[in-house]
Amino acid sequence: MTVALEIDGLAKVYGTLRAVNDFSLRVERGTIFGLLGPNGAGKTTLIRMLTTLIRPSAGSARIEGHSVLTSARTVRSLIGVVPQENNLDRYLTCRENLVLHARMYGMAPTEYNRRIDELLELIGLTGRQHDFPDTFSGGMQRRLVVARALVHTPRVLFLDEPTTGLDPQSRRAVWDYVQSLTPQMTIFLTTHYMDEADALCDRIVIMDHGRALVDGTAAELKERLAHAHMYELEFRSDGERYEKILRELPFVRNLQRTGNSFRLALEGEEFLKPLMDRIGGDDIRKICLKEPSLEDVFIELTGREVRE
Ligand SMILES: Nc1ncnc2c1ncn2[C@@H]1O[C@H](COP(=O)(O)OP(=O)(O)OP(=O)(O)O)[C@@H](O)[C@H]1O
Repeated sequence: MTVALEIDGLAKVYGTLRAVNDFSLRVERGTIFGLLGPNGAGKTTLIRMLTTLIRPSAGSARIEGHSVLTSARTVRSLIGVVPQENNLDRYLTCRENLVLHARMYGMAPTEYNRRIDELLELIGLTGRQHDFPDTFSGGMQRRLVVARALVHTPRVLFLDEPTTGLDPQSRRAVWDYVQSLTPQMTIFLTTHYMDEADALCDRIVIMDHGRALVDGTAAELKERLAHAHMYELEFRSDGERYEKILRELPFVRNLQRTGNSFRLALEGEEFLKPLMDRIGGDDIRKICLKEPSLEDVFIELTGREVRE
């Protein structure tokens, strides 16, 4: 495997908190890698260390063979970063935002003008290039932030929650675009959307409390739960009452509720009868066996309590 990213025992400590704790990883060149984890798991801290914004407390990381500790300048020239927030300069036009970025990377106008024309075409903003970002929709701003990270043709692109807050059409447009960047580029992305990780990523790590919990393709992670007996259960009414009943049953796990519908795992097939005996059949609209989803794996590993 040709490695784009090598991380060895990376850690970041804030006081007594280990935000990232002994994290090691190899990411193959030309692939899309996805990092998942609940709020506060340490994803942004890890990205900040890899993009040379903060110094690790321990461990090492190399990007395309260059150390983030001793060759930070080289690393910065090799990477593109799309942060969580759309941090565009609102006093510059769409094109000027891209030009400013090109100049910061020391590119000459002969080099960057053509590149910017290509990128504007690719993200469908050629006709709006002289407008200010404040007049753009969220999806257009997001596309511009991604294009800006690509002006200097990075080898590795970091995307921190690239589609948060976008409508389904814009999300899919970003997915198509990200996919079109490989295999020339390696993509490292974080997301809270399981369908996004499932659709886009060649490989996924789920992290929590600063550590990697599992590592594999979406199919491999789901296979971990293949033994689990997942069911979808829908009641005609009284979702709240049934939630209480289901939570008290010792053989029910990973309960997720949406209105009167539930997803749950049973500890074994033999518990289906006791389940039906307890809830009775009158109010049930639907019950069916479910293939485990990536979200089920995520909840199984990281628990269901809401994080700060
Ligand atoms: N500068 C800092 N000083 C102190 N603690 C910090 C600092 N930055 C992050 N933390 C803590 O480190 C932990 C990891 O935070 P981080 O932002 O990396 O999580 P995350 O996985 O990116 O979360 P989210 O999904 O909400 O973006 C959290 O407990 C956070 O409060």
